[in-house]
Amino acid sequence: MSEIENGQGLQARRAAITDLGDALRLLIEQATATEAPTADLLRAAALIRQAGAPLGERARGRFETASADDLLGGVRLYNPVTGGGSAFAPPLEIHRDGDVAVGSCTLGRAFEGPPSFAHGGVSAMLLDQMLGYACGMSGHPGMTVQLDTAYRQPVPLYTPLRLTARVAAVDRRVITATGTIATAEDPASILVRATGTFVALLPEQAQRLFGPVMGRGR
Ligand SMILES: CCCCCCCCCC(=O)SCCNC(=O)CCNC(=O)[C@H](O)C(C)(C)COP(=O)(O)OP(=O)(O)OC[C@H]1O[C@@H](n2cnc3c(N)ncnc32)[C@H](O)[C@@H]1OP(=O)(O)O
Repeated sequence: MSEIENGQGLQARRAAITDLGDALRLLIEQATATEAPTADLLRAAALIRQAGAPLGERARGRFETASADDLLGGVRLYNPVTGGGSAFAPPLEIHRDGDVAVGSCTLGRAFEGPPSFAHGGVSAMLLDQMLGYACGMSGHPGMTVQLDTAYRQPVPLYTPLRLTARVAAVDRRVITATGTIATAEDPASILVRATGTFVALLPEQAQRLFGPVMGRGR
């Protein structure tokens, strides 16, 4: 019997994945902000390679989903924006408030573009996720075909952020969604705005793109 065939095992694995994610995010912050002596950098690199070795002993292939994920239930622990297990994710937390998706996160040094501010690509990544979530939440899931971002003011690092997204229009397969980034302290001052166009997949497109992952088209 696999380690997670009962619900308790699954919860324990998800908690462990998030714990590992927290440790990795701390490591990335420390490694990005460090001014430690060069010898300490080399020592840390050797220790980190050693620590990571057991993780590589059993690894998924490209079309294998994580055993702790639930794709249809929307659990994606390694999503690079929201996943608690992703070293790369801030992670962004999103919840529903009526017909608006509301997100929160704080960006550390690893997301820096202009000194002390977030990289523009990171803002676009956060907004793509927010808009995609709003589409799914409204019952119109789709893939991004266009994302337009307007950078009005730089997004500060180490500052709690508030993001919003909502669906503005649905025209057959084409969904338009809009979103914003502001600081939590001053949510009325919009730093970045985005408009995204999403397209609902036709069944044959879903099969072509995701059949191998869903185990129906290898
Ligand atoms: C709760 C879950 C939260 C999940 C959040 C996830 C957020 C992240 C989302 C992503 O990042 S998705 C990854 C990035 N996106 C992609 O990789 C998509 C790549 N694009 C494709 O694979 C194809 O474009 C796609 C399969 C989606 C659609 O192919 P089609 O050949 O069906 O598109 P087509 O060009 O025929 O356009 C279909 C409709 O969209 C319209 N369209 C396409 N591009 C457009 C555009 N740029 N602006 C406006 N409309 C557009 C097009 O006019 C047409 O409208 P009509 O049906 O009314 O005729």
